Amino acid sequence: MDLQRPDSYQGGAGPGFDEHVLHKTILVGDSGVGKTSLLVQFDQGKFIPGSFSATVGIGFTNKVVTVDGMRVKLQIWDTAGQERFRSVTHAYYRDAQALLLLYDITNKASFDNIRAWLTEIHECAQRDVVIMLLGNKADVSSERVISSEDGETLAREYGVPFMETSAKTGMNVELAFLAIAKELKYRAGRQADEPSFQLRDYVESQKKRPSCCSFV
Ligand SMILES: Nc1nc2c(ncn2[C@@H]2O[C@H](COP(=O)(O)OP(=O)(O)OP(=O)(O)O)[C@@H](O)[C@H]2O)c(=O)[nH]1
Repeated sequence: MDLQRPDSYQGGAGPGFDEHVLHKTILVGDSGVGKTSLLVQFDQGKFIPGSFSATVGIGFTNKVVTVDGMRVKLQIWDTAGQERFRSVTHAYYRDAQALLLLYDITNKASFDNIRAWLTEIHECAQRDVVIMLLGNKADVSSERVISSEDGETLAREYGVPFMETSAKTGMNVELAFLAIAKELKYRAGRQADEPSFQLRDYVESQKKRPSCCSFV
């Protein structure tokens, strides 16, 4: 996917969209883990199989979601995972309110690199940025090399919520974005009668687990 024009509008809310109240969310992780596919699944409800076309640069999609009866506007930035674009994508971390950090459960290197990604995030992003770890391609159980438990353990170590997703089947894709939207809405202005919101507890209570093969 070619996303060279950061100022491009790629669908979502339509005319009259108020960009001043957008919550910026960024997708990050190694090349090929499924960032673009995850966003396409969330935005358009589809998965485009076939040859892999690496993202060039960075681009965004606006999306309005309804959380607890309120509209929350997400501006979701899809970054290129390839090393050569890192200096470009780093510049976008600073304004992000949330980061979805992906690895591929069939690719050990992408999981091992999560620590380096978290170091970069902590160096470049806001201190209170919301981070969620996602183990994508959970549908490819025959090629799994990273167990759910490994993902859980790493997420616990860094104190971030975790779930496995599939951009192909849609498993947990909407939940990942809705949970982020719920947290950002909660932070933006808690109503007096609103109970406190714990993102990790919410994710744990809502997420679907792959029906088999959580061990490798
Ligand atoms: N089976 C399966 N394949 C997936 C999934 N997500 C992505 N893919 C495939 O993995 C390949 C890479 O997906 P992309 O979404 O382009 O990966 P990316 O992280 O955006 O890659 P960069 O743009 O280079 O950073 C493509 O061939 C996708 O079809 C998934 O959940 N399940």
